[in-house]
Amino acid sequence: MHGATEPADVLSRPLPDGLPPGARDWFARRTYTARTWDEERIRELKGGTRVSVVLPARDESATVGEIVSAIRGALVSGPAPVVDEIIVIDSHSSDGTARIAEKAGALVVHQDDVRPDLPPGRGKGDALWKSLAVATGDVAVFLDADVRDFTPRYVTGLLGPLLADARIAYVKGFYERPAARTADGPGAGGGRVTELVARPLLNLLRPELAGFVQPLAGEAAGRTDVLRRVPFATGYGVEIGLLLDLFDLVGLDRLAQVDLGVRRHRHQSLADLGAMAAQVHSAALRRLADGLPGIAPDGPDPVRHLVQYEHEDGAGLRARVREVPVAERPPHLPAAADAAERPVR
Ligand SMILES: O=c1ccn([C@@H]2O[C@H](COP(=O)(O)OP(=O)(O)O)[C@@H](O)[C@H]2O)c(=O)[nH]1
Ligand SMILES: O=C(O)[C@@H](COP(=O)(O)O)O[C@H]1O[C@H](CO)[C@@H](O)[C@H](O)[C@H]1O
Repeated sequence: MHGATEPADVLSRPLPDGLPPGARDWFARRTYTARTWDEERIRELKGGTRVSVVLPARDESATVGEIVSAIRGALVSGPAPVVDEIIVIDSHSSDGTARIAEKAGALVVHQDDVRPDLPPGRGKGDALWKSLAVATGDVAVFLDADVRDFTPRYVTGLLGPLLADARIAYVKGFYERPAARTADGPGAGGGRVTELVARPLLNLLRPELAGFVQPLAGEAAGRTDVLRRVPFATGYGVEIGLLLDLFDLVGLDRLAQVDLGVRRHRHQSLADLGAMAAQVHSAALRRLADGLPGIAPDGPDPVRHLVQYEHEDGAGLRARVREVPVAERPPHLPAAADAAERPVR
């Protein structure tokens, strides 16, 4: 049994030689497993820390109710709750997500009802940014609402490193990601944008972050006073944007990752992931290749155009242009006075 902040042996064999500088030591020092912290241990570590669980949800009626109920049943009920509030940001759903989440016991807030003084936003990142204007916790746990066979261990696993080590500011989950119908076999195939876009980009342009097993994981937890000091890409670029900005703000040693086991979720089409990939590229390149033509924002709601092609049965080749929003929300708070802590790079 590992100690509260002792790294876990999650690899089936030692790390390979030749990992980018810093990534190897970081992996060994800051990789944990959810098994280290059961609910009882989390309750002991929690003390007076308030915990907000946040689920951005767009048309998740099939799964959101079960997820909220599972969290409430295991981590909210009882004399010493682990979770103090469950917030579902209804992200323009049209399938009854809000009603189902509310019935399951979540506080449901519509994305456009938060900061109505600002131009309306769209996308997952906008929903997460707005959650920080609603959440009252010292720690926010971000969870996707499309996960099948959800377990409350995702929450306790993400909280473990944060509650066990005050130095840790942000924790990302990782897991096996078996995708439906893939030739790669069990435990593989999921995370197409991760494997084809995010991981190559990080290894090329920010190799210190090569130790993150799932850099785009939607399951993550962070201290809200830190999360409020970085911008949020409003679409699917939010995860890679947060990882890069938090790395710059607090440094690698204050980031961690935790093995959550296995994750199954609804898979989008390849064309939809093409738009997602465009947003991941936009958020990453704005941070890593500033000044690249076409990357800097232009106007309050910048959009890029993605031309995609498909063969229509019997009708030949069809081209379509998809609008890809690449807007960002600014930090809720100015950079902390302790910004001097930022690592010299
Ligand atoms: O505009 C959006 C797009 C996505 N989501 C939510 O963000 C999470 C991850 O999105 P999705 O499942 O589409 O991404 P994937 O897991 O396929 O990468 C899910 O809970 C979605 O409901 C959202 O709140 N608003
Ligand atoms: O990891 C990925 O490649 C994408 C798509 O996953 P799949 O190919 O559908 O398993 O999913 C992640 O990326 C999104 C963008 O960062 C996140 O918002 C999702 O939470 C995450 O599941």
